Amino acid sequence: MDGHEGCYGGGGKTEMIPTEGALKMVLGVSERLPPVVVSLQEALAKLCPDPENAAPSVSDRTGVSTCDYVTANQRRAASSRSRRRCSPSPSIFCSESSPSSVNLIWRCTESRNCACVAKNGGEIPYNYDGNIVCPKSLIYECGPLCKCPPACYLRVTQRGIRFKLEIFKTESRGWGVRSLSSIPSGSFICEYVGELLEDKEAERRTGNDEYLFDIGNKYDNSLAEGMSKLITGMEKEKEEEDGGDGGETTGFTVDAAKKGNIGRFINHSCSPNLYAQNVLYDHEDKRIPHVMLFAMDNIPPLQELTYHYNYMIDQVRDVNGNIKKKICYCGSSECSGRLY
Ligand SMILES: C[S@@+](CC[C@H](N)C(=O)[O-])C[C@H]1O[C@@H](n2cnc3c(N)ncnc32)[C@H](O)[C@@H]1O
Repeated sequence: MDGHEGCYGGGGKTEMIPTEGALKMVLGVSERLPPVVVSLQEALAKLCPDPENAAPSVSDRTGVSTCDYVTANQRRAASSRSRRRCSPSPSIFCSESSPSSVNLIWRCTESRNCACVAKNGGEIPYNYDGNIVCPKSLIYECGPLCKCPPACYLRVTQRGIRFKLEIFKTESRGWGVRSLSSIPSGSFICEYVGELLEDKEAERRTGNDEYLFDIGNKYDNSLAEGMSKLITGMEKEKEEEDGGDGGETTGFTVDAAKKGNIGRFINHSCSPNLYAQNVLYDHEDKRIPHVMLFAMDNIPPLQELTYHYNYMIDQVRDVNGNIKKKICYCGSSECSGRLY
């Protein structure tokens, strides 16, 4: 079943959601919602502080989604097989203009010996603006037990969404997401949030797998082809983190079909402007990192936000075990033709 057909009654010509701006999710506000589950419709209504952006009619909102709006992963249990995977960015490199780690440690915390900085190899991967300058297979941010203040340079993704994002109807890919303002390269966009599933549970959802995001697994080697040494280094680093066991460590899957945030509306592109970065801050379990989406480039206002789903071609199967194929409509000149 086609995902967006099933959820939203199919696409058509490009259209704005009725009442332009009505579904703007004021990021930051959304992330400050209490960690309770509300319907996406309710959340959208609550998230419009500007009366001019009042929520659209119920029928309009019903057309957007039937999922519950959550701001953090809803944990179920453990482990899963690959679907989408986190992929390192080919275009963000450690910036020469990034401040020195010594400065950052001094600015980061009251202590010059921040353990979180050490876990990142002695460097803070963000610049003073909170933009990522050095992608890694896994970034450690300061956590609840750290003494540093909320403004610490090593607390970025946990502060929540900063940009005003908008859900809009695309021509051929169902709903998509774009920003109303320009986004600087390296900016944090949002987390991919949903139900945290164990392997068997994720497998049982084969017929409803449009919103599955596999986490904590090794990167797809095909994506690394042609990438810089940085990426090769990252894979090696990841392998070491996995214990050098050939990637047999248990993984998890986030399913945003029934519960999710705005991240569930972000489409795939073969020439993406976002990438998925693993981040840990509130626990130490490397198998279940937060999947945080960051900008790979400077993104102008209203350009659709996309990341590479990194599906493995001919590896996605239906309930009968038959290989599923999905055509990609990203429109990029580098499009591979298929999502999976
Ligand atoms: C996580 S959802 C993204 C949001 C989705 N467009 C919606 O309306 O809810 C993933 C689904 O969106 C559609 N999709 C995303 N990117 C696509 C692309 N480049 N080409 C075709 N379909 C795409 C596929 O149906 C895919 O399974």
